[in-house]
Amino acid sequence: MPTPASPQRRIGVLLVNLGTPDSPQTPDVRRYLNEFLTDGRVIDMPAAVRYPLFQGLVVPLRAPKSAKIYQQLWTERGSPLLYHGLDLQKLVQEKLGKDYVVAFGMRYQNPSIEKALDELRAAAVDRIIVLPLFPQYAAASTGSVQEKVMDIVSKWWVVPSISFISTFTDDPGFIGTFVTLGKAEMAKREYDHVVFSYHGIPERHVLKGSHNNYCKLGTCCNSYNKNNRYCYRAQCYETSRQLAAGLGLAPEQYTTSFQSRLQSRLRDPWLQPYTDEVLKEMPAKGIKNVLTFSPAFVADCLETTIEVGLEFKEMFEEAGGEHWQLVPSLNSHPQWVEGVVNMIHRN
Ligand SMILES: C=CC1=C(C)c2cc3[nH]c(cc4nc(cc5[nH]c(cc1n2)c(C)c5CCC(=O)O)C(CCC(=O)O)=C4C)c(C)c3C=C
Ligand SMILES: [Fe+2]
Ligand SMILES: [Fe+2]
Repeated sequence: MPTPASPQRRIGVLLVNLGTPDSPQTPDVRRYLNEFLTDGRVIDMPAAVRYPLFQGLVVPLRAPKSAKIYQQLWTERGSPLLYHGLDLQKLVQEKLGKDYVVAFGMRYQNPSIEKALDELRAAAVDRIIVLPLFPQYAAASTGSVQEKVMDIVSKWWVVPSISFISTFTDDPGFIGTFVTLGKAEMAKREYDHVVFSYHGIPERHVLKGSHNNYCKLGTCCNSYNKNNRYCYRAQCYETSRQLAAGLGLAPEQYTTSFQSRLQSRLRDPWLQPYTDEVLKEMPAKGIKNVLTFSPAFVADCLETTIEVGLEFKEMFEEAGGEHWQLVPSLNSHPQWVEGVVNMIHRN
């Protein structure tokens, strides 16, 4: 008797980024910040303190200010983090072909991870590969996406095989695309120095995630090894080293620093050095032309376009600097699309 043909197997791919408000108006920004800043992986305080402090005090004060910044960022296509994600989803789907179903979701607000996972469930995928779009693992970003996905899928009657790509700090497609984009800028003019500015996190988060207390926030992060594979600080330094190698930079030609700290550093130290402090000291040392990368992000967003591209530029020029240039993010660059496809194939 002939054996029945095996059903066609399809693999689901879930791309996830952090999230952005539905519009740049204060009520939508408030809703976004309320969801974001009550996540226990972002604000690691007991829920009994976190909710009243952030929903009751911090978010109401912050939302109108953030809304003004989002209004500067907003485009005809909406928030860049969202439309770059949707463009990436479309192009990765085209490259992977009909054996794959590619969905895109946001950890906070829309399109939600629930909706994206429902699309994969409706397509009856055999297994799911989750790629949080954060090159360096942090409990507050990658970890939060993983927790949310597991929460949702654990309630399904049939739970498919699931795998997570937890870090791609040294991935050749990720590094290679930033090198291509950086070289294009370096071909246009001469730079005195390069700054790799990463999203900061509280030092406490790094220490909490350290395997066997390996990390002392010192030279331990200068090599990337089996003891610190998920150490956010060690991963950032590794990304910088790989980018520097690709760009042909000697150690004294670049600086790794951290931006976007939320709370007062007196109460709660974040990873250092802080980019705003580093850049203000540069002109007095003769560093007047700076090329800067934001390699904690694979899509342009508030933190790249506004904070690095506009606010840091103003600070640098006020301090006597002449030229501050942000390298655009990977967005939906063909080399990056290829890099994502390769990561999926390797999984
Ligand atoms: C690179 C990954 C990210 C990590 C790690 C991260 C940690 C982290 N962030 C905050 C607070 C804020 N971040 C904000 C914006 C923002 N953060 C990331 C990514 C990471 N955050 C992205 C991609 C964005 C931009 C979103 C966009 O819509 O463009 C904001 C909101 C903006 C503002 O009001 O300033 C806050 C707040 C904390 C506290 C934290 C780790 C503990
Ligand atoms: Fe953030
Ligand atoms: Fe370390």
